[in-house]
Amino acid sequence: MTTTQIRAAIVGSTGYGGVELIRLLQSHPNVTVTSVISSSNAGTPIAEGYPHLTEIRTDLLDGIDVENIRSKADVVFLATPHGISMKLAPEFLEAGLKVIDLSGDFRLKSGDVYREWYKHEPAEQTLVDRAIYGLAEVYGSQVAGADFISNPGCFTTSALLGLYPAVKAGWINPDSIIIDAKSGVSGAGRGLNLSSHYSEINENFKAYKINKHQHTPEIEQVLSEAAGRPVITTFTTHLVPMTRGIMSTMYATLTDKRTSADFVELYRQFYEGRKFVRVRQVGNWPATKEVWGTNYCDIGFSVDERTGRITFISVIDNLVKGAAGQAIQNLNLLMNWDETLGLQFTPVYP
Ligand SMILES: NC(=O)C1=CN([C@@H]2O[C@H](COP(=O)(O)OP(=O)(O)OC[C@H]3O[C@@H](n4cnc5c(N)ncnc54)[C@H](OP(=O)(O)O)[C@@H]3O)[C@@H](O)[C@H]2O)C=CC1
Ligand SMILES: CC(=O)N[C@@H](CCC(=O)OP(=O)(O)O)C(=O)O
Repeated sequence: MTTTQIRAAIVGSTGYGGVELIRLLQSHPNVTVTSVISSSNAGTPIAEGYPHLTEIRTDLLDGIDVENIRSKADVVFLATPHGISMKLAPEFLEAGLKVIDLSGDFRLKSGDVYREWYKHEPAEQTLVDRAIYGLAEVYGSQVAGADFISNPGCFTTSALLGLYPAVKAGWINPDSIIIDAKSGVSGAGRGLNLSSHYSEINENFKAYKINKHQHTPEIEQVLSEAAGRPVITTFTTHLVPMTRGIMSTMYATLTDKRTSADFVELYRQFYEGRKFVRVRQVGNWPATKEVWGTNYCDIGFSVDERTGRITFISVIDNLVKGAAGQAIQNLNLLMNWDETLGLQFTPVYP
């Protein structure tokens, strides 16, 4: 393990993912944020849009000037929308910076699949091939030494950490999987839209993008790798009137007679030594508040002997394990540092 100090720049620092990167990196022992970047508010203090950062970041927002950023930073986080990251990543890579992208632009290995689900032209295939998919507890060994990481989607992280070991072990029928996921409103970013408008979401609970969510093919891509054959799933997302958190409730048919305790044992072995996945005892169900503000993913199980099915519950904080936290975990892995550096928080409770 090295203890090199590195300098980080954050593009999209005025969005929720970017501002969460700022919060988390502030207590990272090996990283200094040297540039916070905005495409629309360069030259103004970030605290103008986020008064809670007054006295924490007194510098002005930089514009997107690759030469300037190269002189200030070694790694750049792209907390930018789909379609934008694919334009920025090549320039930063060309300039010799390491790039960690939080968007969906480089997650899907097939350009045709990206076009179908994102309704957008895909990034250049050579770049997509170069990006390492950073689902840290599954593909972490590929991240070490890489220079370009594609951070997984938030729903995807919660669903895959909950399902991957069971599919890999052949303990559930991958064709039977149903994923029912719920997210807090910050998952939609800081921009305003009707569905996240207070009076539309307060005291309301609604499903959206049914059978059309862009994380569906990302989940299927990884489950297919785990199963060793193509897998398709049913995935439904819901918006919940809370700020942070994702809960994925997932159902599948068992391939053999097994107990909840067997699954606890399988998962504890699979995630051994990985501090951010906490496998619960039988009968102990995780809730979103129990991971709030942290990089944890908590997973619980219940086998139903009556139906021959299992229910999985997996919870994360969408802005931490689902975005900024996992991006920093990937930086730690990339640098061969302890993966928990700068990420050791106790959940805020209650
Ligand atoms: N919110 C979440 O829970 C998660 C988000 N993500 C992904 O992370 C990325 C950021 O999401 P989030 O922070 O929520 O989104 P926000 O909408 O809150 O922020 C996005 C930021 O991107 C910047 N931006 C917009 N257009 C451009 C452009 N043309 N060039 C450069 N920067 C631009 C904007 O800042 P400015 O105008 O100042 O440049 C804006 O603040 C997205 O790809 C999102 O899908 C992934 C997982 C979870
Ligand atoms: C609540 C909400 O709207 N969530 C967003 C998640 C967006 C996101 O983070 O998407 P990427 O990870 O693919 O970038 C959605 O469902 O589209």
